[in-house]
Amino acid sequence: MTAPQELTADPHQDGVDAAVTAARRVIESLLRAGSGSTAEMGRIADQLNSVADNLDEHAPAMNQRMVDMWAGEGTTRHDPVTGPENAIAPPLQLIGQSDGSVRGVLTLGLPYQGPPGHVHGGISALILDHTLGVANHWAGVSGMTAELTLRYHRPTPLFEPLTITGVQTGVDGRKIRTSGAVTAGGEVCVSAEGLFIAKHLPRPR
Ligand SMILES: CCCCCCCC/C=C\CCCCCCCC(=O)SCCNC(=O)CCNC(=O)[C@H](O)C(C)(C)COP(=O)(O)OP(=O)(O)OC[C@H]1O[C@@H](n2cnc3c(N)ncnc32)[C@H](O)[C@@H]1OP(=O)(O)O
Repeated sequence: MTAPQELTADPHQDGVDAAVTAARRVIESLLRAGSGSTAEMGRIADQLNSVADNLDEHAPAMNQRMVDMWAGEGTTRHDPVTGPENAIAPPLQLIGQSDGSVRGVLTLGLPYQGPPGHVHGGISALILDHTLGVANHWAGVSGMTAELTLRYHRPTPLFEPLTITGVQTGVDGRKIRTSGAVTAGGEVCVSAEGLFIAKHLPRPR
């Protein structure tokens, strides 16, 4: 039996990961502030633009960045679900379990809101698509999403721990079937069934 394993890049306390953590806080704070805020938004916009100018000025060329981010440890650092270098990632940390499934727990805040106080359905779809992809990796046969069927059973709450699970259920030639769920307080909020096709795009080099 395989021991549980972390399937997500560990966030560092410094470097770009620390800046990304700060950026996530900015996104959340802007939503919290809204148009009724007494903060000087014009000045805040100038400050944020100067931060972005500084980052762009020091960034490698895009083609070089595309090579780096798909090489070595880079692979799991930039995706929009688990990536510690991606400010739009919640981020979710996934653990491969001994029973072959993958599992993670996260709490979503205002940036991921759809209906009032609840998670946007497209965000649940994003998280489940990625989790099913990681479940395939953990199971040893992975591919690209061909179909993703979601069932939204009940509204998914913001501000509460959500358990995200995924497991590969079958492989038939190049067709891979995978299922998963988002649960809150032990109740299934969203369930997913995915068909993946064993195919991998070449990594930029
Ligand atoms: C500390 C670190 C530790 C490390 C751990 C790392 C873990 C993490 C690692 C990695 C995690 C990554 C997680 C990613 C998750 C996200 C995944 C995505 O978002 S993928 C992007 C979205 N999907 C696309 O863009 C696909 C676009 N579509 C295509 O490219 C093609 O249509 C494709 C590949 C789906 C199929 O095309 P064809 O040409 O390769 O194959 P054909 O010949 O058409 O089909 C093969 C068989 O599949 C069936 N098929 C194909 N599509 C189907 C469909 N939609 N429905 C039903 N059957 C379908 C066909 O009927 C055929 O079946 P018959 O062999 O004849 O029986």
